[in-house]
Amino acid sequence: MGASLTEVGSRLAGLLFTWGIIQQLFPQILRRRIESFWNRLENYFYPYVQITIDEFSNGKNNEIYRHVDTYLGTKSIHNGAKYLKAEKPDNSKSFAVILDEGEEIIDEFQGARLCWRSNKETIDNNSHGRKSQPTEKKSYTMTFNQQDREIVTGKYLKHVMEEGRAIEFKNKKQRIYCNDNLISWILRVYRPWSHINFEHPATFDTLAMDPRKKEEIINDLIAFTKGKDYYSKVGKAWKRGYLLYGPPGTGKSTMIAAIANFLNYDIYDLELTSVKDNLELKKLLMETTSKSIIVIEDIDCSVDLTGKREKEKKKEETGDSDSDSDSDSESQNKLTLSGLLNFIDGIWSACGQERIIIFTTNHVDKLDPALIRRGRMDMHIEMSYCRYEAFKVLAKNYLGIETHPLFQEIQPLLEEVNMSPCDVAESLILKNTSGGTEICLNNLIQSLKEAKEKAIQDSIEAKEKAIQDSIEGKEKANRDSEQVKEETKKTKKFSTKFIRSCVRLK
Ligand SMILES: Nc1ncnc2c1ncn2[C@@H]1O[C@H](COP(=O)(O)OP(=O)(O)OP(=O)(O)O)[C@@H](O)[C@H]1O
Ligand SMILES: [Mg+2]
Repeated sequence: MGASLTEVGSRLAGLLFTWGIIQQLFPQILRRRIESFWNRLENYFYPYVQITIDEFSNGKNNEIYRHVDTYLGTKSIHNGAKYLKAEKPDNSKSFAVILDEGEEIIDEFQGARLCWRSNKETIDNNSHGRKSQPTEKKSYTMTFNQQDREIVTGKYLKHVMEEGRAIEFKNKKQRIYCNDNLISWILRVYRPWSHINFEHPATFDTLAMDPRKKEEIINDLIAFTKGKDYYSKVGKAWKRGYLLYGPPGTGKSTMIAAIANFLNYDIYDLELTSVKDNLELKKLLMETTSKSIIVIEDIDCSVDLTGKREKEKKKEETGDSDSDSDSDSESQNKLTLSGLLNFIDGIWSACGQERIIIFTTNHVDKLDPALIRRGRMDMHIEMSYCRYEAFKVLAKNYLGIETHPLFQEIQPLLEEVNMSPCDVAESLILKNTSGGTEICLNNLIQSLKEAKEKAIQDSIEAKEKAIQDSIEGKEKANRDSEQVKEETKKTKKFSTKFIRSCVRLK
């Protein structure tokens, strides 16, 4: 027995010795083998992978966490989760439902099954014996079978991000920004844009205009929002320009509100008169976000954008080149047409995607052709006076009617008289408070007849004035030619006298 123990002991010692030698000789290979064996064993009993998404990453809000939060909130409603929380994020139109801490839900994607869990950890902050407020550490853990690793990391996470982003975008409150320097001046910090919530009720349904034109615009907008791949295929920045022109009160500003509401985009109302120079314009552009509309209203009267070109033209005519350097340095410190052109479609304009630029004007003919050429302002939309089709929309909005016997009288009047939708709406809204539909329509007919009468009177007066001007012009021309004749006579007399006196002197 004693011998056998000694034998076993010596054998064990021998084995350990050999093991030591093997480890010395092949340490890495062995370790890998053991590790892989261990992994296989572990995978056999626990074949799952876990991904943790923290609320904060590197001290900043983790964007992925936010999107996961939104995505799971929507999923939880249909997935039978029992413990939920309702929240109202600052920038959201509606409340949001999110998973309560410790709650789990199952999601499925392309055959992969994923278990999500919401976690919260409270950390006591005891530094140097001083006790401060405990901090909360929130996170989500996602557990899935390791055979789905590729689907999850390659597609599922991207899908969650996109869905979350889309839900957030749908629920976000729209904002309208303006480049008012007052707040920056008061706070003594550079804040290029200040904003308030945008709550304009205008929609394409309430916008009175030719229905075919309206449909064309809506289709154009839809094509634009879906055009990400197309724009990248043709190598163009993903943006589109609209020029809205027409007389006052024809709905240009209302159209902007309707577009913003249709697309759920924010509006950046750019006041050019507050922009110091081209550099500031560039900075303002850089501070705008994607999915937004940059608006410049009444572009023809914002700033003198044609000044430089006119000066150059004059210089060419007079042949004066001395002031070249002066004007160049001046233009660098000013807002110029070229600065604005660069703003619209220079290299910088491609920063941020999916943006719409809208100009409005009452005088399209006053604008520099370069500013509104296709490519910069892709679609030119004329907002015209109120015709019958547009009137029907207003009647529906303001009076809630789609037809009425008085429409027959209104229709021909609207085709003859140039009345803006604003004026038509005004007469409908005013009378609506004091009387019924018929009174409103009769009053509109009255206004239209008066406007027609006035238009006839104005055109007679204009014709009379034109005739008067032409008579006066002719009279003046006659007078001028008489004067010329008189002066020629005088000159002739003088020269004959002069020649005679010269001859006498000789
Ligand atoms: N086409 C329209 N459809 C519906 N409402 C309209 C339309 N045009 C004008 N209105 C009404 O008239 C008011 C003035 O319209 P809006 O400010 O859009 O005109 P505008 O063309 O921008 O005028 P301006 O050239 O003076 O800026 C709006 O409050 C709106 O209610
Ligand atoms: Mg306007």
